[in-house]
Amino acid sequence: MSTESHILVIDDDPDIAKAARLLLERHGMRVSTAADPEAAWVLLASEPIDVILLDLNFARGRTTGDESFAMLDRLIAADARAVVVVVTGHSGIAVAVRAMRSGATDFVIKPWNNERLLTTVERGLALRRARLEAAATPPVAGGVLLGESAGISRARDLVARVAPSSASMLVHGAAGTGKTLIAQLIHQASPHAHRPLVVLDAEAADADGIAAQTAAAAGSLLVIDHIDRLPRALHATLLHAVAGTRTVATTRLDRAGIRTAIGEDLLDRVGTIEVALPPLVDRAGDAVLLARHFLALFAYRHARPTMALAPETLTAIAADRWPDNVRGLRQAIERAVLLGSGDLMLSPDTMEPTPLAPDLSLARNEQALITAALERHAFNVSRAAAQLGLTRAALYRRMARYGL
Ligand SMILES: Nc1ncnc2c1ncn2[C@@H]1O[C@H](COP(=O)(O)OP(=O)(O)OP(=O)(O)O)[C@@H](O)[C@H]1O
Repeated sequence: MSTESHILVIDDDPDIAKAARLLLERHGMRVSTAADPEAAWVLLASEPIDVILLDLNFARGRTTGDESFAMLDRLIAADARAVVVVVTGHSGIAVAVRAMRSGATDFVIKPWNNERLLTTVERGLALRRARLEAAATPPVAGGVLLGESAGISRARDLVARVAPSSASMLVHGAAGTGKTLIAQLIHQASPHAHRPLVVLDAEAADADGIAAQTAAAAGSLLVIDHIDRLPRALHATLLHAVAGTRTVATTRLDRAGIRTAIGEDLLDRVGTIEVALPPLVDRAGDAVLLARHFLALFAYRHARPTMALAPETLTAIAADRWPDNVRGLRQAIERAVLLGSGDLMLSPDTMEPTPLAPDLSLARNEQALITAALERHAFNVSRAAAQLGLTRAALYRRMARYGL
């Protein structure tokens, strides 16, 4: 890890910063230095940083060190996985303890012993790696975009082609059509999947929130949720802040609506590639397929017996306009599983296994096969593995790979 590790030293004393840089560079690390918080934020916004060395006395002349603590708070607010090692003078043990309570991971006392500083930074790097790995653990359920209609196939294809690049993407679709899910899938398939996904709620955003979230998204992906709801006064702030950051913006508006809402400049910046999610009513066949999936999922989650959709229920699902789209269908199925009655009739399981769509892609067929087996067995992994001729461990590995 040492060769790729990037350390940021925040210290207003150029001699101290230089001494740290020379020592750490000699040990194969990349080191950037910043003399004040502003310079540090510029670096944090443009480059992924693994460990931050923060001098607690850098507001020299101000005895309280409040500016340093404010910086520490903002660093941790911007990235809960940030590893911050504080550097303090001999008399600063009490200050170091306060910093640890505020979220610093370790401390070093000046004048430092080189070996001690090196060990502390290496320990910080190991902690950072562990935190990132924990964040990258795939979810056990959810995270899969189901549907065989043309609109969903197009969306899936765009995500597969564009997510690995650095292009910014704009996801359109009415409420509950799967925009948030698409944003998560783009992140999972992107080169930044090992870093946390950062979300900015445009409606609630202010200038500080924009700065903090953009800094947190450095080297990762910033999801700008409902970008059309960003207050007009903040359009220029956001445009400026996201320069150099990859974004995935979501909106319920169509292209004409979003152009009016956020203006050409911002649209040009966030809309390099557009993914349009059609309403569920326009996805022929998908409502029934999704209903079967949610039925198996909720039966498993709420420990209810496996049920099937009664024939008249299938007809009703296919004919419904689903104004709340996939979210509405998901909630209707969950209610039916929990209450055993309601709008949707369920009957004891007589369901045939979901037929597989003809598809020459090995991975997609494997994913479809695994999804079908899991649904068939209400997410009972042992039984699904037995049907597939896999060990449980092999099935778990594949489930993780496909986000099932
Ligand atoms: N194609 C799909 N396959 C499986 N689950 C889906 C699909 N589309 C949406 N969902 C699920 O439906 C629910 C609603 O989707 P999501 O939250 O992504 O909608 P949204 O478009 O972001 O809505 P909003 O505009 O309200 O923010 C989520 O639980 C999501 O996982």
